[in-house]
Amino acid sequence: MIEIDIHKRLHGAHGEMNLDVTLEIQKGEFIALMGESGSGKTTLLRVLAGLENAEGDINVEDVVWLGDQKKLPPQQREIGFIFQDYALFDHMNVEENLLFVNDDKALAQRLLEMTELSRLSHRNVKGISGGQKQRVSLCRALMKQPKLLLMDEPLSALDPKMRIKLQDEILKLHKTFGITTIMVSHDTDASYHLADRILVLDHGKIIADGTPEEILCKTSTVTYTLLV
Ligand SMILES: Nc1ncnc2c1ncn2[C@@H]1O[C@H](COP(=O)(O)OP(=O)(O)OP(=O)(O)O)[C@@H](O)[C@H]1O
Repeated sequence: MIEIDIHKRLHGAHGEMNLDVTLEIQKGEFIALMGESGSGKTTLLRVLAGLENAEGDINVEDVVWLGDQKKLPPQQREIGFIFQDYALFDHMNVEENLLFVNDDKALAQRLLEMTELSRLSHRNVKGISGGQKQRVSLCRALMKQPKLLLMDEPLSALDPKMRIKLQDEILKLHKTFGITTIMVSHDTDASYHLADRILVLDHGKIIADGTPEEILCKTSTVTYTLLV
């Protein structure tokens, strides 16, 4: 289980606000973090990753990541982080990007097979599409077998076809490895299909927490809208 109780003063475009998040996450849960622009979603992920300071406590499976007098550095947190802009090493090929994390060749091959990237494993990442780059980022994040996978709008730079493909890959990998996941997303349809639980952040506070059925309303056969 992951226990979070964090507090941070934010300087927003519309003045000061406090990020106050108290939350328990069960092992293996897939959470979609939604909310308006500037509500604090990215900051929350960055605090969890140790990239931003905050007051409070973070305990991950009984390991203290943040607490009284203690702040575990990002590299010691068992975390995978996927950004909107891929953040791959451009001078390396696909496989090298994975093996940079650790040298488990069998795991790299398995992940590349699962995401249908095997035939690109020796291709330089500069020469592959955005959707393929994001699949490489996903594989690279899983090379660490992290306790927590954080994704900051992983689908938003992709065209609709690629978005659906990546969504399927994310779901497949989540089901296989069962890694506790938090995905920031503005995409209600992707959140509906991927998440077990949706959290809505507003001005730094969680204003809704429930299943996709409780938080999203189906407005057509394929489109969902936030109820809050
Ligand atoms: N380190 C920081 N210290 C203080 N304030 C910050 C810090 N980082 C971000 N902020 C402010 O906190 C607010 C929330 O930013 P954040 O990027 O977390 O929002 P968001 O919900 O992810 O928005 P978006 O959906 O547009 O990406 C912003 O107004 C930002 O200026």
